[in-house]
Amino acid sequence: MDIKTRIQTLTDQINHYNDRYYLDAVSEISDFEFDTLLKELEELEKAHPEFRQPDSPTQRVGGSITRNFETVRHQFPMLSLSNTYSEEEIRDWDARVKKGLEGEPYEYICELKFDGISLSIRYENGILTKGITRGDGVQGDDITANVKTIRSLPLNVRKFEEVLGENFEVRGEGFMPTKVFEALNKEKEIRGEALLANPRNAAAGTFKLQDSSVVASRKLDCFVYQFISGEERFTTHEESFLALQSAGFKVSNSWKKVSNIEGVMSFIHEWDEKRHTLECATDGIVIKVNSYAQREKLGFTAKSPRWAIAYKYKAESKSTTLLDVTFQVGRTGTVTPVAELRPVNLSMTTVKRATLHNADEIERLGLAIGDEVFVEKAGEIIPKVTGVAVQSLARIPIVFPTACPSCGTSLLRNEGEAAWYCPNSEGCLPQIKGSIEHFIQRKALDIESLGEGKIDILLENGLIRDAADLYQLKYEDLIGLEKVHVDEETGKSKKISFKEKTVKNILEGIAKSKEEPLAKLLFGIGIRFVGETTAQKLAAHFKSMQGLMNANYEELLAVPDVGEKVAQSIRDYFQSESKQHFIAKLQVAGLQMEAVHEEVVTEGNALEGLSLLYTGTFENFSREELERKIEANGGKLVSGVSKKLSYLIVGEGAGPSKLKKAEELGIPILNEEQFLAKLS
Ligand SMILES: NC(=O)c1ccc[n+]([C@@H]2O[C@H](COP(=O)([O-])OP(=O)(O)OC[C@H]3O[C@@H](n4cnc5c(N)ncnc54)[C@H](O)[C@@H]3O)[C@@H](O)[C@H]2O)c1
Ligand SMILES: [Zn+2]
Repeated sequence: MDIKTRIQTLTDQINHYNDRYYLDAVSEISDFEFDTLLKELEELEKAHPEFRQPDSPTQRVGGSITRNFETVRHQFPMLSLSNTYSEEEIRDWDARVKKGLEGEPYEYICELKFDGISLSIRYENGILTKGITRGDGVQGDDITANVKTIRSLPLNVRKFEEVLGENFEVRGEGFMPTKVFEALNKEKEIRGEALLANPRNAAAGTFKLQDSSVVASRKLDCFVYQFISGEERFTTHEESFLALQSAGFKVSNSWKKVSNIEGVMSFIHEWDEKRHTLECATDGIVIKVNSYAQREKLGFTAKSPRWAIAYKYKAESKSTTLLDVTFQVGRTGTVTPVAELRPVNLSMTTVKRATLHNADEIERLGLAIGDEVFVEKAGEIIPKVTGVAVQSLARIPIVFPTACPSCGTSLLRNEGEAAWYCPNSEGCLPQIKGSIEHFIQRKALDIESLGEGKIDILLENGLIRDAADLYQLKYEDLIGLEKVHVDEETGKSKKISFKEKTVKNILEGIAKSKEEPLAKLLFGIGIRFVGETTAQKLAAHFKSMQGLMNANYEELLAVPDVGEKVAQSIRDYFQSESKQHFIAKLQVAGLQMEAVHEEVVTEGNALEGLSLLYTGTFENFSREELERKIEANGGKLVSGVSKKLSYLIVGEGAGPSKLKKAEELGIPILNEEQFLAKLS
């Protein structure tokens, strides 16, 4: 590949990962892999500035504003930090600081690098008035209501006016405490929902929720690491920290002043292990020049200050013995291999199991039982096997089962998919259990009173075979049932018994769930590939269970978001006799088979027959509003640029690859104004 193409490819790739990370709070690759790509791009651009793309991620802060909130301009730009994983490069940076300061003596403040999202918090007349995300560095989302749920942030600091002044801004890292994160994931596991990858992504997602009462329940917190004001209040970072601390701001007391690079190095080593005992996830340390006057001298690059740098710790990796591989059956029948490991201490926790994902992954890693393998914590939380350290002399090949480990049915694999699955969805216990847990989760029929192992009791006592049976349960069936539940991770046991109050709650929860709207029911019945959003679109489009059941393949494809794979899966589901029977039972039980109110109100037919795609952000609409607008006017949203696309709607910060492809195919482009004109 020539250099110009490589630069283009890297630019597109990194912009894509940035979008996923900042807009959807998802990390598709590890931070280390991401930082390696970014570094490669930086170096290529340095050697060949003429090939630098206009949307290069090396030139701007990675995030963006969402338009789900009011946009606020920052008083002072919010930048990123340059980073490195190498101590050598920290020394190089120190040499640059020294040179930049032309022989003046200098000091550093070392701090931990907390892993959450950056917040700008404004005080006016000593009162907390605004909380804003970093956004694109120039403007961010106004999430004041959510920021105010942070208990450790003082709402009123008028008393400290003499020290801090009336109007100022503090910056800090908003985070989800590790304990809260773990509890949240435990809850998700019980409900059979997808787990959150790490506390950072969980915090990023939570800060952007619209309902601040939910945000409050997540107990977010914030470490403050910067004071900014239009006036000159302090001459060093240290002074500002002491003032912030005495005014009641939560400054982590892990910070330390050091007088040279050796002090920095010992700070790095000191915290390598110790940081895992903290309440907040960390991914490195930040080193900052202490004197404000010297900071000014050193200045900034396009996206970060020259007077600070982050040293990032590589994920800790250890070797241990692969004792065995067991196979678990999930809700949809997928069989997942799990590595059973000799217990090993990683980032302050004991790891004994790690998912191996699928048969291909085992092959890719070249594993066999008895081998010494490397284990690492992805995002510092979820353990993963990354390779073989030493092959055992007596290694036993891992044999992927050909029959379901739970029910014995022969396993199948769909073409083009990595996973093997058990097709016996009606008779295979983990699948039955998984699909009932899926059905009762909050995003589906929301029967909270059935959580925490209660489904097990109902199954073991032969009271239910599927979720529809829940609606036949009576008081007499339940009262007096009990079971000792052992937590697999901790080994702790807990007795669950169905006393009068429990039974009442369960029956009430089940009765109430009958009122849940069609969209949640469609999600809850567990059609493969139909997630929450697709279920909503299906409900809005077909308006009834019957309508959806009658829809043929082409009609399904006409629904926004529904591609060939999803359409086929819906057809398969409703063609199964047992599923038809299941739906009939739900109908008899009185669940919502019709959409109560139309989710998309038709506004006109100006876009009838057109397929549209948008890219970028818009003045007048959030992403959701734009999608609704398109549907309400008869248009169809598609997911990629192809010859069939009628128009590409282009907003600010549009993706260059989509634009380029549209140009190549001669697809007409609409800007926001032209799109609005089309509607009227
Ligand atoms: N895995 C992925 O797909 C993916 C995608 C995009 C970005 N990322 C990761 O995010 C990084 C870029 O994010 P970024 O621009 O926010 O940079 P960053 O998170 O590496 O560093 C800057 C941020 O550090 C935070 N911070 C924490 N403690 C601090 C302290 N004591 N003092 C000052 N700041 C502190 C601040 O919020 C600041 O904005 C990348 O280097 C990469 O590691 C990963
Ligand atoms: Zn099975």
